[in-house]
Amino acid sequence: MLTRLSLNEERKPMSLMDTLKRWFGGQSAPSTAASQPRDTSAAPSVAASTPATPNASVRIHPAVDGGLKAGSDSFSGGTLHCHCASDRVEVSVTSQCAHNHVCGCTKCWKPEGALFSMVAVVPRDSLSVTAHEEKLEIVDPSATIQRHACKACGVHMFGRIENTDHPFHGLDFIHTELSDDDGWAAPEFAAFVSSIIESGANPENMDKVRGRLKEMKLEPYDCLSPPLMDAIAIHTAKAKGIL
Ligand SMILES: N[C@@H](CCC(=O)N[C@@H](CS)C(=O)NCC(=O)O)C(=O)O
Ligand SMILES: [Zn+2]
Repeated sequence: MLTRLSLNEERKPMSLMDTLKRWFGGQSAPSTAASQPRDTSAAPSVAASTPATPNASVRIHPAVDGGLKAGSDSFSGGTLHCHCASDRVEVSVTSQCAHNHVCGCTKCWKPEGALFSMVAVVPRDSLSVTAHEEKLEIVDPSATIQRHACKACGVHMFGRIENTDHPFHGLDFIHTELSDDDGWAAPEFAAFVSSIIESGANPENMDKVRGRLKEMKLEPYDCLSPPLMDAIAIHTAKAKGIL
């Protein structure tokens, strides 16, 4: 039987700081982007007429619908702008992002017509507002993630967690599509997929939506990805004195 003790003996749990160091300590996350070579040697033999992307008509988000664009290992940040025609809010980030993903929740900012938002994290101290900070307001001050949005165009420029006990305190949330810079890490998974129904998506189309996400190698989850869920659980277990 696999006991907690034997689990502890076999594999020392990684602390959240270890996890963050791994994310931001110069070791880049494995790339799941479209440019990754694919091993087709063991591909099952299927009829030639079976389309590889039967759900290609489902639109997820403009930044991924044309195929995932691989990030660059040497990329170290860029600038984000809101959608205003003038006096644009500018946010500067001096780090590559991690855990980029598409999110189906109702809270994250989505471009017009998109089913999903695209969200990544960066270390809080790598992010600063470099122009027109006066245009920012917090969308919902009672939310866990304080989303700083442009009052004029509504775009969310960054999200910040102020609760120092939260597992993700120290990380800011950004939408890399707001940047013209090339090299941001590509999305790796899809979070809160079922939540798109809360924004009005037809529940009958969920198989096609999940099918499309899988075709794009964006594994669909109804919460977060396993590494992030593990990081949250490790943080909680430590706070309770269990780990
Ligand atoms: N089903 C809910 C899920 C909302 C949710 O839990 N969103 C996640 C992913 S962004 C979160 O961490 N929210 C914290 C917050 O919005 O402050 C919705 O769609 O509104
Ligand atoms: Zn979200």
